[in-house]
Amino acid sequence: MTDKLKPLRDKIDAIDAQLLSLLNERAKVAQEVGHVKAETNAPVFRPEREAQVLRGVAERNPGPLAGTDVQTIFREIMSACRALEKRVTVAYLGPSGTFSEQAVYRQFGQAVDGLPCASIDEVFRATEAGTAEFGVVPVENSSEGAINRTLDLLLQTPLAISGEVAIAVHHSLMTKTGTMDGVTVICAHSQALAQCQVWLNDHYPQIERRAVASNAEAARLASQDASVAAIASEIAGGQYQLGVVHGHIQDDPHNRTRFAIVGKLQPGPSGNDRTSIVLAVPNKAGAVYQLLAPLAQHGVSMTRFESRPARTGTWEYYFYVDVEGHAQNPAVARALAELKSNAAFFKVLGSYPTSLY
Ligand SMILES: C=C(O[C@@H]1C=C(C(=O)O)C=C[C@H]1O)C(=O)O
Repeated sequence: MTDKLKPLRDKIDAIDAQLLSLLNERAKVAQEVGHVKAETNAPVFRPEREAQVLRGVAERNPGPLAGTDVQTIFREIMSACRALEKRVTVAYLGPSGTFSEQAVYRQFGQAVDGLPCASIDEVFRATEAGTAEFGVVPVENSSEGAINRTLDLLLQTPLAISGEVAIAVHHSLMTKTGTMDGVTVICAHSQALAQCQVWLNDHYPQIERRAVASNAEAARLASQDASVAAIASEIAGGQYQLGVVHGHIQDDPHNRTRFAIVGKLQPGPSGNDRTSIVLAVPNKAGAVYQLLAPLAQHGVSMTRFESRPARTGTWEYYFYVDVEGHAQNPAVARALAELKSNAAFFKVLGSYPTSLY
């Protein structure tokens, strides 16, 4: 056994030596890029370029490594190279251990400084004030729909959406002891309680459910009190040394949350982009139908349509619309110009590379 392993491990050692030297060669070039950017005050993080690199490696990947695994590796290589230029600070809905934090690392890699915030409002404020260069906020969940607070804040903010990332949301029921003995209350964020309600009705209909500020907060409470069970990610549970009673308890096995990256940056086209807009129409018959007609006329696909009641009383609803393509794409630009001319309110929230996941 040892005789057979030794030459193979020697081979791996030799390949690792080459990888190490190539990685550092790459890092030095990234440092040079950093110097060029510093001269012109250009932004360090370029999501459109990173999206192109990640799509490129998956397309060219000969295997046997899976394309998504190759992307994860390159995401970290770019994150480390970027950090040599400058470390990026990213605000997110904390505390540590939330799905929002996972979204930060999925988008930026590990070489970032995360800034946990107490609320979605605070994520926007920290990013608007420049305390963080970017903020990561949840936009919609595949089971529960839109995150209304985020939609309302997107309407007002001067920030632009510069990226999106989708995270698989798997919930676990966890306690300090790893059993349900003596548990009198199940704590979680209201969204998580809603996403697990059928399962909870089946398994623990008698136990009180309590909504708390975040799933990570629920995990923290459970770590201090054996009568509290938490619904959270296993990552959050691990941070508080909780034992898993049941895993994957979300009602929809494909439960996902989509997050938006907000910041002052407006990325250029990456070749596979999405544009998010908000608009409102005067309250009259056929207005919504007419509003969207320019998209079809210019061959622009709509990928999302969401409405929110306008609370100003002036218009009935705000419509949040996502379309395929960058706002600099001529067909998209023409469609947007027409939408704008028909709308009582119109705002481009941003154009950004489509999520890889
Ligand atoms: C090196 C650059 O800066 C950053 C790092 C990148 C990388 O390591 O490939 C890509 C884009 C930027 O976020 C660049 O802009 O090319």
